[in-house]
Amino acid sequence: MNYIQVTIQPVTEEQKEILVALLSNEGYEGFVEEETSMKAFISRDLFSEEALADVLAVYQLSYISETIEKQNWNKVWESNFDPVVVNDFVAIRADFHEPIKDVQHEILITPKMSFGTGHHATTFMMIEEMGKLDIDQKTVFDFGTGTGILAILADKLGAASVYAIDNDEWSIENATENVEKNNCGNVTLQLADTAVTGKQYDVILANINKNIILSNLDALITQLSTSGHLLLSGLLVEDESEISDALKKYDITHLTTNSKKQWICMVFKAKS
Ligand SMILES: C[S@@+](CC[C@H](N)C(=O)[O-])C[C@H]1O[C@@H](n2cnc3c(N)ncnc32)[C@H](O)[C@@H]1O
Repeated sequence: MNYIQVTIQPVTEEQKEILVALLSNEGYEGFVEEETSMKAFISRDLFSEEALADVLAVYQLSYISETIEKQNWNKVWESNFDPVVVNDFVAIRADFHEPIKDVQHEILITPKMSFGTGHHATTFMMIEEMGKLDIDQKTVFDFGTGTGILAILADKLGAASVYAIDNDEWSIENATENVEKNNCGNVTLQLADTAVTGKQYDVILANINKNIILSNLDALITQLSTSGHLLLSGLLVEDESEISDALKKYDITHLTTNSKKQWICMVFKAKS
C-alpha cells in the first residue's frame, strides 16, 4: 500500500500538537516532528486535498505532498526514534538502542507505522497514570492499542489478561511483533473498530480521540467492573468539559485530569 507523506513547514510547537489531533481525526496515522516542520502520513486511498486544506486553513499553513513506499516510511520512523524514559518507572526503546538502566520496566518497540512510542504526551501521561494503579491480577482492555505499548505495560504490571484492539491492520501487525518481543503472554490482540466486547474489565485504557471516545462511551463505561478504572486520553484541554458532560449520566467518579502541553489524560473510577 502506498502512503502520502505531507510536509508542513514552517510550523510552531503549539501548532504541531493541535495538528496531530486534527489530522488524526482525518485518518493520518503517523507523525514525525522536526524543528520547524512536521511530516504526516496517510494511506493514499484516505488522502483528500480538500480535507487537508481545511485543517491547515486554521493556521494558514502550506504543505507539500508526495507518495512514498512503505519501507521508506519505516526508515523515517527508525531514524527519528529515540528512547523515552517515563520517570524511573518505564523506559521505551528499540532493540537497536542500548539497554536503559535504573527503570522498573523496559519496553521494546519496533517503531513502524503505528502510534505509541511514548514520545507523545498522551502516551506518556497514560503510562504515568497506569503507574499509580494496582494492575496486578486485573483484567485490562486497551482500546486503540497502536504499537501495543500500554497493553505490554499492563502485562508487565502483572495483569491477569489484556485484551487490546485496533482498527488499523498495520498496528495489529506491529503490536503482535512488539508483544512477542516483550514476552507478554497475557495479551490478546484483535483487529476491531468498536469498544463493544461483551466483557467486563477492571481497567480500561482508551488513548484515541474525542469523537471515537464519545461514540464508544457507553461500551467503555458499561464494561467497567465495580471499582474499575477508566483512563482516557487523545483529548485536548478544550475537550474536557464535553467529556465530563457526557459522563454525567453514568455512575462514575472523576478522579483527576492531568495535562501536558495541550493534551489531557482523564482518570475515572466506577462506583462500588
Ligand atoms: C493515539 S493512538 C494510541 C496508541 C497507544 N495506545 C498509545 O497510547 O500510544 C490511537 C490508536 O487508536 C486506533 N484507533 C482509532 N480509531 C479506532 C477505532 N474506532 N477502533 C479501534 N482502534 C482505533 C488508531 O489506529 C491508533 O493506533
